[in-house]
Amino acid sequence: MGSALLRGLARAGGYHLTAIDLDPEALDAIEDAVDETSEDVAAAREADIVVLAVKPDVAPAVLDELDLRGGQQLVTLAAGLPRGFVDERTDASVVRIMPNLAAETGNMAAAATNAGLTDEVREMLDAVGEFVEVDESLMHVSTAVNGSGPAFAFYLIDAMKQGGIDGGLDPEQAETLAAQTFKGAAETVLRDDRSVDELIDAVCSPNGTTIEGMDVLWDSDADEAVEDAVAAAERRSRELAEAFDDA
Ligand SMILES: NC(=O)C1=CN([C@@H]2O[C@H](COP(=O)(O)OP(=O)(O)OC[C@H]3O[C@@H](n4cnc5c(N)ncnc54)[C@H](O)[C@@H]3O)[C@@H](O)[C@H]2O)C=CC1
Ligand SMILES: O=C(O)[C@@H]1CCC=N1
Repeated sequence: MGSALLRGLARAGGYHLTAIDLDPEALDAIEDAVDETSEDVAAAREADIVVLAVKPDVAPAVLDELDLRGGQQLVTLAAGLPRGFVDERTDASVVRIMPNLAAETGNMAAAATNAGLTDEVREMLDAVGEFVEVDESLMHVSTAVNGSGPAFAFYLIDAMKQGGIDGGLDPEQAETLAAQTFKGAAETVLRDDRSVDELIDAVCSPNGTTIEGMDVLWDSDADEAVEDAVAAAERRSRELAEAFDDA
């Protein structure tokens, strides 16, 4: 996730970017996009904004090493890691976010906690996509919807692609048509004032093709399966958070 954010910010421009990782291979892989790389966590003391992008179980050890100053901003994005846990272990001001991998292309959907959110961090999130400001209690569901969500969307795109292959398209054509269709539909939902039901209606010509397909979907449990996937991911985020309860 850290490299996706760095690549997105490099693309946006205007940031001096330092990648810090213990793994030299991870640093080699991001070297082309950043101004500096370092294996030394202490390099974070030079930055205005520090993004803690390690796995939740590694975060406590990294926080012990970081030793940031007041005046620095620490952005934590680990699933389940409570803002308060981080706040108690640093002098920096802390905001918790849930980003996603589309930061890399400037299309990230993110949620950020109201608590600790500054204009500098708002500007950084704006540079790589869209974000919403929420109470921290909503970070579990955000983790499911927009953090894990890209995987769910990839799955749905693949199902659409498979439908195209079944009808005779070659796999590459089917992937282009399916993925571009999801991209265009998402863009429409974001930019058009009409509701999703109205947009579905606009595609369904009377006695046409779309209504035949929509009838199949409306009669299926496809919507429930997606809601269940979101609920399962949300549940797991709560479980991850429990590990920090007594810490
Ligand atoms: N992968 C995703 O789509 C998303 C991930 N996240 C969050 O991002 C965090 C990282 O996840 P991924 O990027 O998937 O994992 P990853 O394993 O790809 O990246 C973690 C990086 O941390 C480095 N690392 C481990 N210990 C370190 C230490 N002590 N000091 C410095 N670097 C260290 C590793 O070498 C690795 O490069 C997790 O907390 C996850 O919940 C949040 C939203 C989306
Ligand atoms: O699967 C995970 O735990 C991370 C958090 C959200 C997306 N990836």
